[in-house]
Amino acid sequence: MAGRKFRLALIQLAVGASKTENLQRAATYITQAAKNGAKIVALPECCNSPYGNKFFPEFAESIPGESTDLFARSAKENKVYLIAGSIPERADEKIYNTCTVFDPNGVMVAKHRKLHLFDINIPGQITFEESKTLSSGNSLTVFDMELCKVGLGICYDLRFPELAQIYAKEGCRLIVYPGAFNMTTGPLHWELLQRARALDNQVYVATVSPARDETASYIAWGHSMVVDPWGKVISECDHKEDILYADVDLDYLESVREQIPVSKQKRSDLYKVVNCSDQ
Ligand SMILES: NC(=O)CC(=O)C(=O)O
Repeated sequence: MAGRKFRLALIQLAVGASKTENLQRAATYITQAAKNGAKIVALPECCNSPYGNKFFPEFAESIPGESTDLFARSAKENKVYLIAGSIPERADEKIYNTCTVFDPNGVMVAKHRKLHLFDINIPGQITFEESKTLSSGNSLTVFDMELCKVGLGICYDLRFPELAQIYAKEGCRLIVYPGAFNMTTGPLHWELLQRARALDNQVYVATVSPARDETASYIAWGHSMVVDPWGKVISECDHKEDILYADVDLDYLESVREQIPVSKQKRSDLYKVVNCSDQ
């Protein structure tokens, strides 16, 4: 692909009860995405394990471990950047919801632990407390591909606009959120939040969900998508297993920023979003 463009592939994986099978399916799809020209491939939140408090301790593993070894091999064999969704990670006698990233040499270049735990209570619809089994991460995560800096969040992290603002301020042109919204919040919030993050920050935003499994204890919304810096959905799938492609065009992003130069017009004399680690 010519110029400042590259192809992104999102794998909306059908995740089941067998870790081995989940990993093998992921590897097959990564190869397919690379054959179709993807330079960066992303997997969903909980790509090796069903999503749920009863599964996290059972499927948790250390990093490096079985899953990340396969991700590293897959990235290297297919010469892609791989945003490896997330897996339950066991470390320091805790469990984290962790996304690892591998470069085309199979080297791990980033590790993001979900910052905001999904603890919600919508009476009669959904109650979920990730904090029953998971601990939260404590740092923001950015990595550099040749053409573009990329910021990472996991699922509920999408609801916190400051994170995306800081990533944009640090030069990210693409923010990727492996995520698994549900049948209560998904229909209204999933697309709306992504479009808001993309438009506010004039960046590309991609979200990658597992495919919907109606028999699961937590039913994912699906609808993985890519939104451009104008706030437009440029690629979307429904709820079934699928690979989704989108071309990220950095010249287009710059043209949007020139037309509506909000980042230069911010009133930082009146308000400011700061990354606490910089203070
Ligand atoms: N599962 C999540 O982390 C988030 C979610 O489903 C929501 O915010 O809604």
